[in-house]
Amino acid sequence: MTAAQKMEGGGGGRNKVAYLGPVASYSHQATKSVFSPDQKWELEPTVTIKEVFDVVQAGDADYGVIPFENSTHGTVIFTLNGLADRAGSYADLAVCGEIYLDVHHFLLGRRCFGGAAAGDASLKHIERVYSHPQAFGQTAAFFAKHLRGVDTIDVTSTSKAAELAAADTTGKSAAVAGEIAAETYALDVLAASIEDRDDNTTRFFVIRKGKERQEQQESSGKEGGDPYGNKHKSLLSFTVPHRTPGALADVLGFFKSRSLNLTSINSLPSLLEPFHYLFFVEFEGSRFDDPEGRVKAVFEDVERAALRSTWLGSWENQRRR
Ligand SMILES: O=C(O)C(=O)Cc1ccccc1
Repeated sequence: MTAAQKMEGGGGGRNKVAYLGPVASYSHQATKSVFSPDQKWELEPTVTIKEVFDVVQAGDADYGVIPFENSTHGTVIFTLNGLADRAGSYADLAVCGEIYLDVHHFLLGRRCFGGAAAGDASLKHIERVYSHPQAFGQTAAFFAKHLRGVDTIDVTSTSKAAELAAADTTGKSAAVAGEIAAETYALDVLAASIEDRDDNTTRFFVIRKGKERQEQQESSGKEGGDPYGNKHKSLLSFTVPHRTPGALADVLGFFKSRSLNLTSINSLPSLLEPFHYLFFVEFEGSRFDDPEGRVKAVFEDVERAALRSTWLGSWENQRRR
């Protein structure tokens, strides 16, 4: 069984899953890999990542799929901002799953008539390229070599970028997007696999409403999960006293003393005061599967030392290596 089939529906009828659209985005591909659209799952595209949070919090979708981090370009700030929840709008949301997607970028547009043969298209006619900022960050070397001086325009998703490139009948616009978007938006592939690194991978989070509910996930057996036995991960956000030397080191020390391995650490401006930070720590362990009480204990440690701390979810580890 894949992680895919394990998300629970909310009873009879089709269950909705929100993702960053329009169709053929990487988020769409990641979502389809877990929630195959059929009688059970109805996939709902949103215009922004923030809207995925809004729709799930409002109860208009059972799950949401959001890109969290990329192995080449790092954390997706729009998602981190949603998880930071500074306005207290998403208090009920929890991360309940993760999806890894190999990401290969394509330059899509209209082939220049009289240009080179397919697979080695001339790019001389391209005046602007649309994409998601993450995709630009993952293809910087290609741009430096082949598209120097061309305008790059940030849009909400790579599939939106393909839609915009297709709408330009002059053929002077292109998009960085997935191969599937070429077919969906009837564009030519001007260059294939333009990512800076061929191990380019994006990790998506699955979010849902209901912090106290444990997702019915079984061990993935051979197919998924960490072969070293690190079956779960959890995410916590916190702020520490700004002027206390070692306050952050103290919090990180709690994880060390409970033998809980950290898997990611991020920070954002807290917006409480300038240069004051909100930290995100992700570690191996689950609040729902905690036979030795180490996860419970570390939450209590952090709660005592932090000004504010929020548990953001526990889910099954899908990393295979
Ligand atoms: O824009 C998309 O297609 C997304 O789903 C966001 C994204 C962008 C680049 C790499 C991975 C995910």
